[in-house]
Amino acid sequence: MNQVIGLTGGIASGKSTASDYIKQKGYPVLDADIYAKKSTAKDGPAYPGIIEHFGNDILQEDGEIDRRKLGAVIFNDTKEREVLNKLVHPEVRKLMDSDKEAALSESHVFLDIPLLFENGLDRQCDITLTVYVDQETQIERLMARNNFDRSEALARINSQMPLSEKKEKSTKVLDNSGSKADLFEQIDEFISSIEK
Ligand SMILES: CC(C)(COP(=O)(O)OP(=O)(O)OC[C@H]1O[C@@H](n2cnc3c(N)ncnc32)[C@H](O)[C@@H]1O)[C@@H](O)C(=O)NCCC(=O)NCCS
Ligand SMILES: Nc1ncnc2c1ncn2[C@@H]1O[C@H](COP(=O)(O)OP(=O)(O)OP(=O)(O)O)[C@@H](O)[C@H]1O
Repeated sequence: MNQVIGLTGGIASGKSTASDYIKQKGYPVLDADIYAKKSTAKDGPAYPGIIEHFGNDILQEDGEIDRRKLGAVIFNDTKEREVLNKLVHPEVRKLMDSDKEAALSESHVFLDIPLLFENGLDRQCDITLTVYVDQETQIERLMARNNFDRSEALARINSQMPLSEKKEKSTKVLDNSGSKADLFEQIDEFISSIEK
């Protein structure tokens, strides 16, 4: 039997920390953020449409997209975010679907998708797993990791479905408000439950 497990959470809630650990345990993990980076790179399929809409101002000197500049536009403007999503998400889906087919010979495949519930992709998963963190810890970790001020962190958090709602919708929740060791312990328990 193979099972598709959708791993999600809020920005900086700890999805990559969880998925790195799951990878170390030997499971295949497909990461939507990586496919999004491939799609938006200079030689990627979404790149021409992005430049056409957002203009050359969002480019670095080497022609690659300046992610901080594009982020500043789309996380502060819902309409602009929707434009970017329409350009990037179909490309992410294509890349992910083809790798998913290849990985389906494995007993379990994890899909790390930040916008799993927002985009209704939970319907393609047998189990959904949300990495939850309380909002104050989320803000602090996001500010520290990205060198953001509080308002930049809040703009990004508010561009996603509230984490409390993702928690409600999810089959299983990993609480990452404590230490990384705590998180890894919960993952070990989850893995034992799916291996039964
Ligand atoms: C706007 C961009 C250039 C900012 O790049 P940056 O390096 O700062 O962030 P990164 O790509 O590492 O994403 C960090 C996190 O931001 C959140 N996020 C990214 N894009 C979005 C979005 N469109 N809506 C809501 N949250 C988002 C996710 O939680 C993601 O894990 C980049 O995030 C992007 O191209 N986004 C559009 C594609 C997308 O939706 N990716 C998310 C999963 S498919
Ligand atoms: N339990 C923890 N204790 C302390 N710091 C943590 C913990 N879990 C994660 N972090 C740190 O918080 C930050 C966010 O974690 P991570 O990058 O795993 O989140 P993410 O959900 O993948 O983020 P994004 O949505 O931006 O891709 C990182 O700097 C990470 O090292």
